[in-house]
Amino acid sequence: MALYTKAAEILDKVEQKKGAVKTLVYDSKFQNIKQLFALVCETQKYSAVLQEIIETTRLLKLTNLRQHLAKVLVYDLLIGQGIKCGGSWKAMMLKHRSRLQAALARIKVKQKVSRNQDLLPPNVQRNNDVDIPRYVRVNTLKTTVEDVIDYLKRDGYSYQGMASQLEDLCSLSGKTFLSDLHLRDLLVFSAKVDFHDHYLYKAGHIILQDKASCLPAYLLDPPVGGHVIDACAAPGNKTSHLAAIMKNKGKLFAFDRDTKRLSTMSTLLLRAGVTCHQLSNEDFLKVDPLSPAYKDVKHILLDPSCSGSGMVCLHDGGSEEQEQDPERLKALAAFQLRCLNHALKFPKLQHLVYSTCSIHTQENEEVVSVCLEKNPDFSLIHLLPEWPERGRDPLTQCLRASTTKTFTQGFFVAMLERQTTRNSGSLDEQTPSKSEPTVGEEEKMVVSVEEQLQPPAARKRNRKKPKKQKS
Ligand SMILES: C[S@@+](CC[C@H](N)C(=O)[O-])C[C@H]1O[C@@H](n2cnc3c(N)ncnc32)[C@H](O)[C@@H]1O
Repeated sequence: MALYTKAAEILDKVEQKKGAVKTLVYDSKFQNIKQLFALVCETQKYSAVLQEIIETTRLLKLTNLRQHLAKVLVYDLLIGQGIKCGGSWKAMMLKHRSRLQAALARIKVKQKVSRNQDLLPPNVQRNNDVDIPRYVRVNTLKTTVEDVIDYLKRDGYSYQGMASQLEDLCSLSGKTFLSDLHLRDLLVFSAKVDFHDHYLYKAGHIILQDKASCLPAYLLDPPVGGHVIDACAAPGNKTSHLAAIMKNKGKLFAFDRDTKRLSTMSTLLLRAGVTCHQLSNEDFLKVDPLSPAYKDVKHILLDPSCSGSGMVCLHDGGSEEQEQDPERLKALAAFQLRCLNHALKFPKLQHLVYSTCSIHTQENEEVVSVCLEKNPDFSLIHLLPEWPERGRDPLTQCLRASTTKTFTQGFFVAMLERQTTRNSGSLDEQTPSKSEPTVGEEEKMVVSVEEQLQPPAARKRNRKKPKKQKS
């Protein structure tokens, strides 16, 4: 009962723009966060279909249910697990089941969807009928890829080797799985596989992380024993990935200003066997780059709060044209730019990865472009030449990811490198960065950046970019 009420409450708040799904779910204090998150996301995904069913059957009138509660119940009854809890609601929904099923069948016929197939929500572009595969990152702090593959084979899964092309990733069905073609520690399954109750997940041997979200740590690739900052770290999937790459050696400073998210993160890191980290409940913008504690930090991962517009479960189709509050976007871009400028002030910094799960140029290429203008000591590294989706012109050194081209969530990654050759002195003599603009200046820059994206100086700098390429 509580599950459905909570889910309906969250959908209502999302509609009223009171917060993002993830935050609202985390803040709900519901005991089974994953179950709640899945139900909210799925109901959102099928929202238009559910709405049509509710309207054509006049369910609200017949039952006195409120809109969002009706959607959640209809979702679980017709598309989800079947209503498992819910007492009197269950009885009521079962009373209307045949009417609801008939409405669903009519929509399917209208959409020409075969009875055996899942119903494609009309407002969701799903990779020309392909779901995003389920990605599983092997936590090499606790196990090896080979051991996980062996375990899964014994558990009835069938390993098909390494994918040879991207399309292989969405050709999986049942219990078949592949190794990813880009990331060695990543296994790929059909979208229908769920590992939340699997032993390997509960024991921290595998991390359920979308492929695109694995890119930042993989590309930053900090050395074993290095000093690294994860600036906006919670809930910590990228932190645990960084720790795995660093083999738990060195220092991993992780900041987040949200206490609750940080405490979730602490549990997740414990389960993942991460020990090289130091968690701080701190605003990254207030961390002193000149503090002796960070004097050896050469790598920073910056994955700041963003609009989340790339997360397909939160949006219908991920189209840039979809409605987005321009004031919110502007504020987010200004915040992201401040974080980026701040991060570049760490005196020994060599490499920084900036990422968002946003599809908006304003939070991605524009932030990076304006930052590079202000910080001429840094330039972009051309990432993964074989990656099919690039940053918007002219920032094609960066990566984008999407459901349609890379079969992942929508994502953006840029990697900045300090240009050592341009300065005569050693890194120790370099000043962190140019004078930082005020918040007001940044906001102005973000607003006007469309016109000045890729000014001549930046163009020149990009041509001179180091040849370093990740592969
Ligand atoms: C996109 S999430 C990070 C996800 C994380 N990197 C991961 O992979 O699990 C952004 C995080 O930034 C945190 N945040 C926002 N503003 C911050 C600030 N000024 N300083 C530190 N953390 C901040 C938010 O609380 C949120 O947890």
